[in-house]
Amino acid sequence: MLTVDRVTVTYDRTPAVRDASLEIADGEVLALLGPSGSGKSTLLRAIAGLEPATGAVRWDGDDLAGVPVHRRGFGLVFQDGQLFPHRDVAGNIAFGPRMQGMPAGDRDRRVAELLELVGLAGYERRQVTELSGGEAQRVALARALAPRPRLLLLDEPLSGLDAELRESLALDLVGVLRRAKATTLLVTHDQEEAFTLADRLAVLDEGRIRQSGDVVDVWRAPADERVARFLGVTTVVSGEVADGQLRCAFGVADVPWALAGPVTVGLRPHALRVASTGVPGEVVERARRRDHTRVTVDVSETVPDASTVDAVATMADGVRPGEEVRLRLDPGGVAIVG
Ligand SMILES: Nc1ncnc2c1ncn2[C@@H]1O[C@H](COP(=O)(O)OP(=O)(O)OP(=O)(O)O)[C@@H](O)[C@H]1O
Repeated sequence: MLTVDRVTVTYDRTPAVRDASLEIADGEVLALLGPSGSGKSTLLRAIAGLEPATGAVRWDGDDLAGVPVHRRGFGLVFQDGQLFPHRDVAGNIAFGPRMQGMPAGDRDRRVAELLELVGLAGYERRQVTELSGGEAQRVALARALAPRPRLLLLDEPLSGLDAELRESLALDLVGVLRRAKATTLLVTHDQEEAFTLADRLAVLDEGRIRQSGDVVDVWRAPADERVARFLGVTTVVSGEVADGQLRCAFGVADVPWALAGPVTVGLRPHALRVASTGVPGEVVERARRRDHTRVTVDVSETVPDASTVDAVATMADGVRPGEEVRLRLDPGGVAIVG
């Protein structure tokens, strides 16, 4: 188990990470999520031993303060893979096991096993300079896993890839991490990637961990409005929960997980859907997305504490600016903030 205990990293007297504490249980994937510049990479680097820090990084209770990077037993993957260009694919993956003194025959078997795991069976003799971006990242992952690290540290491993490849590789990565039973810290600024890959989330903002917990719990109940907005909430209104039901200006939704009482309601765009019944408003803007239409709707006449809101329509709805629509509350996009 990894324990990060009140870690602070300071550059030129300015703390980039402040008092960060977190734990990752064996076999668990934790996503460290936060906006650009929030300190994610810095914290990952401090855990790896690449950055001087105060506080403690422990593995199974042992303080790693005096342990250099290559003796921590951690595997690292960065955004651009950083493969050894003068070695072929097998040479890259076999590097760690070779350093560990694994005999050649066992190394070959380990390389083949890992290539199979990342979906590149038979790629041993390929030059890394001839690989596509997605293939190179798979090789980087295989190389990091080859010495059987006790912790895998992934720093934005998919962000150099185009959107479609990212999505498919994220799904593959879920399977790879599960099969390898890899304890993993994943740094990302992409909430979808975090939700796809992680068991738990830690949200970092301005160097501080604002919230950590089970992915679904954080999604449903962000700690404050800032975390909520970072996690996709675009509309905030007041509401009341009673008997597992939320009542707000946009209607009623089942929230069996929420505590009763007055609440701040966070709505993601898909919490408000264009439908035949619901709160009326006028479409101000429309933007087509891959599988839905995003609309901005002026509801100022019906909802006093919201002027315009983001909502979604299906492509088939064919809504246009100036049109009158109705918005129905969808519990799937509702968060209770705070
Ligand atoms: N080597 C360094 N020297 C001085 N300041 C640094 C150094 N590395 C990072 N910083 C600063 O520390 C802060 C956190 O940077 P960091 O790279 O950890 O953020 P991040 O959340 O990983 O961002 P991104 O998603 O953009 O990579 C930033 O303000 C950055 O400018």
